[in-house]
Amino acid sequence: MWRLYAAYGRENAGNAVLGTVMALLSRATGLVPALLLGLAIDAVLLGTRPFTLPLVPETWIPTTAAGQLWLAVAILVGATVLGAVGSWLQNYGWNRFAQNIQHRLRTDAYERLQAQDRTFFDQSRTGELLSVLNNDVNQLESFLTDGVSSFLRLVALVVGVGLVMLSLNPWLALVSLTAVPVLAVFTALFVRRIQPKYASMRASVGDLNARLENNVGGIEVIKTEHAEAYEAGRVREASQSYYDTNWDAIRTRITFFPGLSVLSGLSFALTFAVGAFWVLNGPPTPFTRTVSPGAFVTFMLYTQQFIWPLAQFGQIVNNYQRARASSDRVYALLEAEPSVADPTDPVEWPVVDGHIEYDGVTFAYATDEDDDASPVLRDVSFSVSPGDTVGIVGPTGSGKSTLVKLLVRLYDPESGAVRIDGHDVRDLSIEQLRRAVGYVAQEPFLFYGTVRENIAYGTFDASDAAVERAARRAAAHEFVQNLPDGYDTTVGERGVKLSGGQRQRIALARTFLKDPAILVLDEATSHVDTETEAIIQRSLRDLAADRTTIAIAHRLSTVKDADTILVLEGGRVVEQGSHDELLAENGLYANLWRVQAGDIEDLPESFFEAAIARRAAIEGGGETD
Ligand SMILES: Nc1ncnc2c1ncn2[C@@H]1O[C@H](COP(=O)(O)OP(=O)(O)OP(=O)(O)O)[C@@H](O)[C@H]1O
Repeated sequence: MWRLYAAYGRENAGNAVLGTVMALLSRATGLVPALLLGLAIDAVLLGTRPFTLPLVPETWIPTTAAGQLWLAVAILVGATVLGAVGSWLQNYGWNRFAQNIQHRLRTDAYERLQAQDRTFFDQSRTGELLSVLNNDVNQLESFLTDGVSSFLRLVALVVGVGLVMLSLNPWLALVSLTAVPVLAVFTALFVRRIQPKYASMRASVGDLNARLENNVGGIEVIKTEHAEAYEAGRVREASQSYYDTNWDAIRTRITFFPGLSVLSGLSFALTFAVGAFWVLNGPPTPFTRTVSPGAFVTFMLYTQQFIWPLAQFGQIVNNYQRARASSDRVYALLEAEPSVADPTDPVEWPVVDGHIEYDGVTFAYATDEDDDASPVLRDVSFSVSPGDTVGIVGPTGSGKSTLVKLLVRLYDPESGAVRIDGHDVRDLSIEQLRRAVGYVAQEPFLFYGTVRENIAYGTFDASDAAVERAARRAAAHEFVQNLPDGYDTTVGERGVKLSGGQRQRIALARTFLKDPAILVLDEATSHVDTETEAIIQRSLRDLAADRTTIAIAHRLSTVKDADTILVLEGGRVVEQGSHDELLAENGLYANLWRVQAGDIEDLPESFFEAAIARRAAIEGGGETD
């Protein structure tokens, strides 16, 4: 945790120094009233000693009792004002320091999160990640503003008060100060008990957040499946678990604080008893030093001044423990190394010809457990010449989307290589690679914002005319114009205010605008009606004409004219060729074609047997061959 503060606080250390110095100053001024009161009681009210003040020249001290009292009042007011200014500057320094760290830590943690690969996100829960970026980062800030500054004040107080008391009467001071080690031991016991409780509390907050986030995202399914009661139960369960872990920590905490107060009170009573005895009966043997009534009052005021804040020490330790639990989680995020990262020395790759080559590619998704997952792609090899269009077809779950995700490095292959223009994609800068490849995902994601912003996403400097041109080519312009505010209509979160087909056309327009060298379409028109599809296909054909294109399709007619069609089954390329060649081969493709043409009667029995076996394998999570 301190490493984190040191790394993020260095730049802004001036404010921390200001806060620290001012904390010491304001505490020092806090020592003045009790000392002054004791001196004034003895010198002015009881007249048992001359009126002298530390650090004040004797010539400044009036000779009359009234004058001395006025001087005392003036010093009291001066110390109070100085203390207030010091306290303001202390708060200013510490808050600036802490807010700055919070801001930079949050933005860094976010950037780190964003740099993670898809596998990280596949295996994380969104609510938990949000909880790290929000709650945990805030916890680290609040420990700095409340915890560290209180701790500094406390140290200044104990040291200052301790020194003055020791100089007044070391033995009586020791009686008061016995509280310090006792409280320290008591606090250490508290820390040992509370630490694991805070760790489980943070974990259950993460669980609860993840559940809530998931449910808000899936509200439509909850409603259509009439699962409100079920989900309310699951949220109740997660909230109950948070309640239980929190309550467990609270119980320890609320027992600890009164315990501290009792110890502090006992120490106060002990100092009072010994001090009063000393004043009344003179020094007990073997001590010789007397205690005047004024010094006794100073002692009692100081004891009170430091004993009660000492009881706050528990609160500081409490905050510290919470901040430590948070820092562990923030660290885990900051230190997570993405497996898909930029190469240290990316190859220069200025011209994109668009020659794509998959060479013996095998890939398996990571599993939560450490056991070996079965590969989703097995020894896949093919190549696409520059400017060609390759269609990829195959049964659901055969690995089509996975195949193209490797091209844009959402994942890296386990073995084999994916190359563009002869360069392994792992040797290219990720930015350059993703600028070169336009990828329209199966379920396009729209951001909360306007239609225009969503089309221009990634090509942020595009003119309105270019946005409109792209929308026309994606057959989106007409429906966008009919929206209440045209291109300035807000699409809702994830684009919920648009239909699936409309979202798909906005995503296509985004890619038309980007005008990439290589085009990857993952069932980019699956949500639109056949008429709209025909319009988009025409535009896509224009777009694909002069660039390498990979198009995944369930509707075979959309890839019928591709230069090559790859047929995937169980993660392997089982057939490859043009539409006519594949029909002539009379294999899986030919059968799929017959299905789509409605010629089910002509299909051989072996096709159905294989399809049923495939379904069983996919649904059972097993292998398909
Ligand atoms: N993120 C993931 N983590 C683990 N397994 C995954 C992940 N994504 C896909 N899979 C699995 O990988 C296999 C291939 O999935 P993929 O999406 O590539 O198939 P597809 O051929 O594109 O299917 P569809 O035609 O239904 O879109 C499936 O068995 C699927 O369950």
